[in-house]
Amino acid sequence: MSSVVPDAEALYLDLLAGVKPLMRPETKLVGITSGGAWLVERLQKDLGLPGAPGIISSAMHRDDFSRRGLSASVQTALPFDVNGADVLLLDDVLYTGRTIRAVLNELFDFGRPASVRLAVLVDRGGRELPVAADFAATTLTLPDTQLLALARANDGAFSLKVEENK
Ligand SMILES: O=P(O)(O)OC[C@H]1O[C@H](OP(=O)(O)OP(=O)(O)O)[C@H](O)[C@@H]1O
Ligand SMILES: O=c1cc[nH]c(=O)[nH]1
Repeated sequence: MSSVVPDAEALYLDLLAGVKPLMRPETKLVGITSGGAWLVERLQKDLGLPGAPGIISSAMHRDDFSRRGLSASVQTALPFDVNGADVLLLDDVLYTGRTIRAVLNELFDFGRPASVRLAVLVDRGGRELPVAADFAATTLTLPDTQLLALARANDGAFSLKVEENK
């Protein structure tokens, strides 16, 4: 594995810069629970966007639903009309792509967006589905036995930790 865990705050600044070229005038930010929801909360403010960002959960459409069940992160809240919207999805980690597949199903339950893009903090490879990010603040390789987890401190600062994948 990469022995150095990336500095999440530095990656966040790269993400902030990287999403700007993806934005159209009316683009709606939507964060994937839970790490993407933290990111999007801060991006919405730092990009000077009005109102609240969208939050979306993969829970209702997961292909491992029977194992994971519903969690506290089940709520999806999209404070805009999805029909015709340009949507920019945000997540902390992109791995197999299964969360993104489930989130797209969830999004399309609400309407037919004009476009959907994806930006992530970390692309760790390991894709099992044909999913790609339009922007990743970094890419790295981790063994399947490890997980990269985003944490948010009380002061809002982000950090990344490597955990065992049980
Ligand atoms: O590409 P994938 O293999 O689907 O993995 C990536 C997803 O896994 C993590 O979420 P998780 O479902 O663990 O929920 P959490 O963010 O609430 O921990 C992460 O935040 C991504 O959403
Ligand atoms: O490394 C990983 C893989 C999937 N989900 C995570 O949150 N981290």
